[in-house]
Amino acid sequence: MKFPARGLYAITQTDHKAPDMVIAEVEAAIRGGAAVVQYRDKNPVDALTLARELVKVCHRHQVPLLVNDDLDLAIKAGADGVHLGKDDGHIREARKKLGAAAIIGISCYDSLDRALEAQAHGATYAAFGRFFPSGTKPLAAPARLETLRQAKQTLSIPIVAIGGILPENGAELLAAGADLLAVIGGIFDREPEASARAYQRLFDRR
Ligand SMILES: Cc1ncc(COP(=O)(O)OP(=O)(O)O)c(N)n1
Ligand SMILES: Cc1ncsc1CCOP(=O)(O)O
Ligand SMILES: [Mg+2]
Repeated sequence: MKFPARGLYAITQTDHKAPDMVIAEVEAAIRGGAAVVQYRDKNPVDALTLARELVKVCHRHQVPLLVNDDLDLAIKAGADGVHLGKDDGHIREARKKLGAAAIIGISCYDSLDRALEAQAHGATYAAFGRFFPSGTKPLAAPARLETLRQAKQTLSIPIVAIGGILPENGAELLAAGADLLAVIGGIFDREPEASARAYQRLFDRR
C-alpha cells in the first residue's frame, strides 16, 4: 500500500488500553480522516496479535499500517512498513528484508543531514520533531520550524512533523513545509473521530 503524500498520520496510544479499545480508536481515527497509522507500543503484551488486527482494520479502509521500532514484528504482522529512530536499526537492513515496495520512515529529529542521508538510502519519508512539548514523550528534543523550511527546499520525499501537535497549532507546521502531521495525544486523549476530523480541516483548507 502507498504512503500518502499528505494528511493526518495517527500513532496508536496503547498504555492502559485493552487491544479492542486500541483497535476501535484507530478505526474511529480513520473514519475521521487519518491517512496512515503507526502501531507504537512501548509496553506490549501480545504485539503480534494486535499488530495483525491493526493491519486488518487499516487495510479494510485502504490505509497503510506501519510498525514502530520493530522490523521483525512488521514482517510477521504483514505490515506495510516500519518507522525507525536512531536506536532502531539501519534502513539498509529494513529495505533488504521488507523489499522495494515497503514504506520505511526515518526519525530525523532536528537534523536535515540525517534526512538527506535517509533519503539517499531510500527512505519513504523523513520525520522531524518534536515541535511542541509532548505529554506522550516529555523528554523528546525540540526541533525548529526553520528545519522544516529547509527540508521543504531540499528533500523530495514527504515530510512528517511530530510532537505535541493539535488542531490549533498544526497550521504553522504545514505552512513551514510539513506534508503530514503525526499525532498521538491530540487524537487519542480526546474523542478520536471528531479529533481526526479537526486535523483534517487543516488539510482541506490548503
Ligand atoms: C512518524 C514518527 N516520527 C517520529 C517518531 C519517533 O521515533 P523514535 O525517535 O524512534 O522514538 P519512539 O517513537 O520509538 O519513542 C515516530 N515514532 N513516528
Ligand atoms: C514519538 C514521539 N517522538 C517525538 S514526540 C513523540 C510523541 C508524539 O505524541 P504526541 O502527539 O502525543 O505529542
Ligand atoms: Mg523508535
